This record gives sequence, structure tokens and C-alpha cells, in this order.
Amino acid sequence: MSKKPHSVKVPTQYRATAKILKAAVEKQKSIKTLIFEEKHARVRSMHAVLKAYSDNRGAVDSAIETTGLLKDNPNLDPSLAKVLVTELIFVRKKLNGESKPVQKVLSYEEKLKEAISGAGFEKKEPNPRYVRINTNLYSLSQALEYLASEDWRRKELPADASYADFLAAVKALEEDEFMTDLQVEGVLVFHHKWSSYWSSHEFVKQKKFILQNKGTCLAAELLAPPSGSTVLDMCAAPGMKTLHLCNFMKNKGRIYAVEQSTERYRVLCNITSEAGCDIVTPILGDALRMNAENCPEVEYILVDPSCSGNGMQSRMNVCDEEKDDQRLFKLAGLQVKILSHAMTAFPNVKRIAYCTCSLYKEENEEVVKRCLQVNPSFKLLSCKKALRNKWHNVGDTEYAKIGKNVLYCLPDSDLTDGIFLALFEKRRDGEAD
Ligand SMILES: C[S@@+](CC[C@H](N)C(=O)[O-])C[C@H]1O[C@@H](n2cnc3c(N)ncnc32)[C@H](O)[C@@H]1O
Repeated sequence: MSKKPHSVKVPTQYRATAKILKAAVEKQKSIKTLIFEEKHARVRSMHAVLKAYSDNRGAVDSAIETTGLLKDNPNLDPSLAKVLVTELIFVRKKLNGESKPVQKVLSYEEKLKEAISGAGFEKKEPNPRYVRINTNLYSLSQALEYLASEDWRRKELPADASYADFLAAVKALEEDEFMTDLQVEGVLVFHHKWSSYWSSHEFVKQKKFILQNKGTCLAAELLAPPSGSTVLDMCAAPGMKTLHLCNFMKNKGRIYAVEQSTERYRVLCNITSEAGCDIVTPILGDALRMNAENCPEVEYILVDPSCSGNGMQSRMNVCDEEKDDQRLFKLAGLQVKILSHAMTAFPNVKRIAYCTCSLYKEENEEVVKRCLQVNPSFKLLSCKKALRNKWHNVGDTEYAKIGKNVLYCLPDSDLTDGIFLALFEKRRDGEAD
């Protein structure tokens, strides 16, 4: 009796990645959590395929549809098809093994490529890798010397370079080049190809270098507390902006860093201590209970509350996320409460920076509008002017007196995470609108 030959199995790597993609779409769970739970050995390549699918979802889905890959092959699992097409067209550009699904997708390779280029889709290049120098432990000149010794080439722009010149230069970075940022001192810009290289670099482990997206560095840059001043960071963990504020102040003065979650408070304590912050006092508590008694002499405040986070580029979207109006309503309520508290509970406050990693007006312009309405003793400063006009994206100008003063970092044009920033100043006694 002749035995039926065993069919060749789809490599575990592809099956496991397809399983995650399916669960993310059906259960609306975060890809990062699913990868973590999977405990698969090759997490990095799983992450690479899923991130590439998230970035090029339109192209992959439409090519599968146009070529009839799934319609003609009803036994092919749709999630596996997406994973294989992404790997073949956007990641390794080849597939392993002799399994039927792999062979099937390979036989559509030309048609898939034609469908993608015919529809005008281009591969989305990831944004650059930003590395910030922790000047508590390492200076800019030390960092430049170190990079030169490792054969990195510094790409420099003329002193009068515009923001457009800067963005063009970043987009054209060669793989062995780096630049210093135009707006934030101590931020180094590298080709995205080096993202993983820097995440496992010894200097990052030692906290000499901090992996911090340039957009989030604008908060300390705009608040600009002088060295020696007193600062309150109302929503501080994990502490990236606290540490940047500390660097900005040259580790002199005082920073009260408040965090209400016990677990995140521990992270904040560890990071600020390992990063050599002498002036940070971490406080486990609710920002709404802070006042001039438990945080005396506060002059500068950073409000970076919990938000929807829809501007974060590290998040992977593998299906259309619906805007959750109820959640946004709740978040905005808390954001208004905390920002308003910052405006009322600290008599010595001079400036307040408000920041979210959301691109929704409900958490941004709307929050600013509501807080200014109830706190007329504050006015907005122009964020763009504070950046010497070397910036492009501002808020919605339908919001009179607000839109042009607030600032957006937009992933596609500013090559950063999606970030919103507003800068408030306390009016002098009798100062008119
Ligand atoms: C967006 S994260 C802050 C990120 C941080 N600023 C950084 O740059 O690393 C918001 C943090 O605020 C904390 N938080 C939210 N509401 C708070 C409150 N009422 N009091 C203190 N912390 C709060 C959250 O637990 C969360 O850790």
C-alpha cells in the first residue's frame, strides 16, 4: 500500500507571525503584547514583518485583492498570505521552504509586484533613529569624538539652513552618516537602518545615550527652564522628559517628578537614578493633589498626561482602528483637570508646557481652549517662534488665537512621532489679552 507523502510544513516563523496578525485583528490586541506572549525565539524578524505590514497595509491588502491570490486559492489562510506577501515584497524579498502556501505566493510574485507599482504604492521608509546624549554622564564633544573614532561621518549644514533644508538632508542621510538635530541640542540623527544597532548599544545600557524620539524632546526645549530653577513634572513616568529637563537645567535646581502608578514610579526612580539625575525628587502620588506646600517654589511645569497615544509610530496598526469617542471624552476630561490644576495650584509658576502623543484635536486644541477659558491669567506663546520659526506644522487655525501658536510634529513631514505641544505663560498683573 502506497503511503500518502507528508506535506511540507510552513516554517514556524511564518505560522507564528500569521497567528499574531490574526489575533491582533480579531481580538483587537496590541501586536507588541502578542509578540511578548508568544515567547518565540525570533522576535526581531516577527516584529520586522508585522511593522512592515502595518506601514504598507494598503499596498499588501490591495495587491492580494487585485491579483486574486486568496480568491483563486481558498485554502490559503488570509493572515498567512499577508505575512508571506509582506516578507516577499517589503522585508527579506524571499521566502523559505517548499510548503504549498510559500510556493503559491512565490508563483504570484510578479503579479503582486505589478499590482503594487501599478497602483502607485511606494515602500514607506521608517523615520530616522534619534539618539539623545544624557549630558549628566557624557558630553556632546565626547559623543562626537566617540562617533568619529567609530568611523561615523558627521553631515553638517550651513548655519543659515532652513527647516526644509534640514528635513531634506535627514531624508538623504547615507548609512554611515549622522547629523545633529536642528532644534534640540544633544539629539543625534541616524539612518533608520541603525535602529536595532542603537537599541542594543552599550552606551544606551549605560544611559550615556537615550533613545528618545525628537518630537518628545521638544517639550523640555520649549519649556526651557533655566539652570537652577524649580520644575514640576506632573505625569513623569517612565521619565524620559524628566531626564531631558534635568539635562536642559545642567543638573542644577530642582525637579519634582510625580507619578501615580506604583509600577511606573519604580521605573521612574530607576531611570533617573541610573541616569545620574541629582536634582530629581520622584513623588508617588496624584498630580491633582500636588500644591505649593508639597512642591514649593514651582516656576515651570510640564503636563504630559495619559492620552490615546495615536501619534506613536512604534504602535502597529494592522486593521482600521475606530476612533473611540467615549475614551477620548474621558481622557480629555482628565487632561483638562490636570492642566487646569497646574494653572491654579502654584502661585509662582511662570510657564507651562502641555504635551500629548495624540493627533486628535479633542486631546489637543480642545483641551487648550477649555483651559484658557477658565484660566484667563494664562496666555499661549508661539511654539514656532520659540523654535526660531524653524518649524512648519502648527495647530488648526479654525481655533482662533490657538491654532497658530500650538505645534504639531507630524510623522510623515517632520519624520518624528506624532506629538502635540502648547506653551503657556502666566500674564503679568494687569497684562491685557
Ligand atoms: C504619557 S505618560 C508620561 C510620559 C513621561 N512624561 C515621559 O516622557 O517619559 C503619562 C503618565 O502619567 C501618569 N499619570 C496619569 N494621571 C496622573 C495623575 N493624576 N497623577 C500622576 N500621574 C499621572 C500615568 O500613569 C503615566 O505614567
